[in-house]
Amino acid sequence: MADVGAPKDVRPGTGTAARTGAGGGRAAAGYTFRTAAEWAEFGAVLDLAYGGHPHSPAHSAVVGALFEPKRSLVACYGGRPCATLAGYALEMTLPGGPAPVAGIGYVAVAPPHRRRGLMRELLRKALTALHEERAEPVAVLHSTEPGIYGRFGFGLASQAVEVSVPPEARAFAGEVVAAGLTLDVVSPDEAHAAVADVYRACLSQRPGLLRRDAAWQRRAVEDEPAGRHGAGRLLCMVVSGPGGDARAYALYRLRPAWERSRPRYALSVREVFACDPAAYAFVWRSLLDTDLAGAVTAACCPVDDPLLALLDDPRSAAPTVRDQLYARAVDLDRALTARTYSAPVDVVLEVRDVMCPWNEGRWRLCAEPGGGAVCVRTGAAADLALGARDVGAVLLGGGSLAQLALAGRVAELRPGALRAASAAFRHDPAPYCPTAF
Ligand SMILES: CC(=O)SCCNC(=O)CCNC(=O)[C@H](O)C(C)(C)COP(=O)(O)OP(=O)(O)OC[C@H]1O[C@@H](n2cnc3c(N)ncnc32)[C@H](O)[C@@H]1OP(=O)(O)O
Repeated sequence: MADVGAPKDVRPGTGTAARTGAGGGRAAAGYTFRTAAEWAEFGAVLDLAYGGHPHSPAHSAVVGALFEPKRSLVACYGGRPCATLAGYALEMTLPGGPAPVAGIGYVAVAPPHRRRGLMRELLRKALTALHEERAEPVAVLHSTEPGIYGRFGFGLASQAVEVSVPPEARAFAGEVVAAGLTLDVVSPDEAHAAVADVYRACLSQRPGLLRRDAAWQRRAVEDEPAGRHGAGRLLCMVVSGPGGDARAYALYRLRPAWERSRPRYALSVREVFACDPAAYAFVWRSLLDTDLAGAVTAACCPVDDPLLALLDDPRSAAPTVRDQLYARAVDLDRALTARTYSAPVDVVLEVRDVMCPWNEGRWRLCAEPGGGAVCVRTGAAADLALGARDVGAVLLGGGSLAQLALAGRVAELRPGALRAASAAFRHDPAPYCPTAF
């Protein structure tokens, strides 16, 4: 796409003349906003925004099939798209069960139009529409850079851990009991039913997991040649039970490498799901025992991945934690009642929310473990004071109010309130969202 040029009322390069983003202002003059027409108009902006890497027709077909134009926005300058935001109607497991959530992706602004408040305005419009339509109570996104979305009230809701198991540290602490389990290695296409069955069986096990229909599963097993980086095609290990039913799968690929004439292929694991501990241990044992493999690396595991408890020497796997999913309450009361709580809670929250001012003020949250929650506006004195970003961080049960308080972001106004609320919001197992959107 040709550069559509920066607006005349903005000094390119400074981003200050009309940067109305700070403090919640509006985007610079000259821009219009509308819902998207088709995926193709996103492609042109994304190509520019990501430095000239146009999507291949195959990748466009996969992500285009997921595209929801009526929920997606473009900003135009001179009638041509220069910024994008894709919206998705998703269903995510929250503590207690599945709930609708609004996915946000492909936020991109063509370089000449950056730092003029376009991203802020797109997000404001998307969140306001969700609020006015009483659509999904929670919005979620994956971010290219961790520093972008906190200012908009998105908190770090789940983390992922990268592990890289070297050949000398493959031993498990105990025996793997694999009675009756069998292993197959096939293409993801051949494993379609097995992957779908196992993932579906695991869906309720962890907050953060997204329901995948056929189009989302195609995204999960996508094998873009451009994404292989010298490795082979995506393979799928499938573990089946005695009755032939799929019990676990692992998506992975191998990149050839040799050291001093010895094979040290890099084995990269995309995701592993298993219906039970035996199948989980068996599929990981099989990955680690793959012939030719050197280090076996999984870049995106749950922070409490059982692999770390299986390995006899987890230190050698050098687990490295990073940010994963960001979440925010669209409507505070609807978001806090869309989940259950791990301990009794009766707390008054004083919430700051510049981006979604309808959430500001004091809210009383009451819940019993596992039961329904009630959240209503109140005039009562606040027990805890926190920002929208901090609410987002604890929505899925991953973030800790106690930790946020130690960081000075959550204030305890009634002694004892913090400990009780922190225990109630936490969830075991930890949230995890490996699905890209
Ligand atoms: C959910 C997703 O899709 S994540 C993908 C995000 N997109 C990308 O990384 C693609 C490349 N980058 C871009 O396209 C753009 O630079 C964007 C989308 C990140 C930002 O768009 P812009 O229109 O320039 O942002 P905007 O002018 O609204 O900035 C709003 C605020 O965010 C800040 N900001 C913008 N980009 C970044 C960044 N990369 N890191 C940290 N802060 C940022 C601005 O400084 C501004 O701060 P303020 O609150 O102090 O005013």
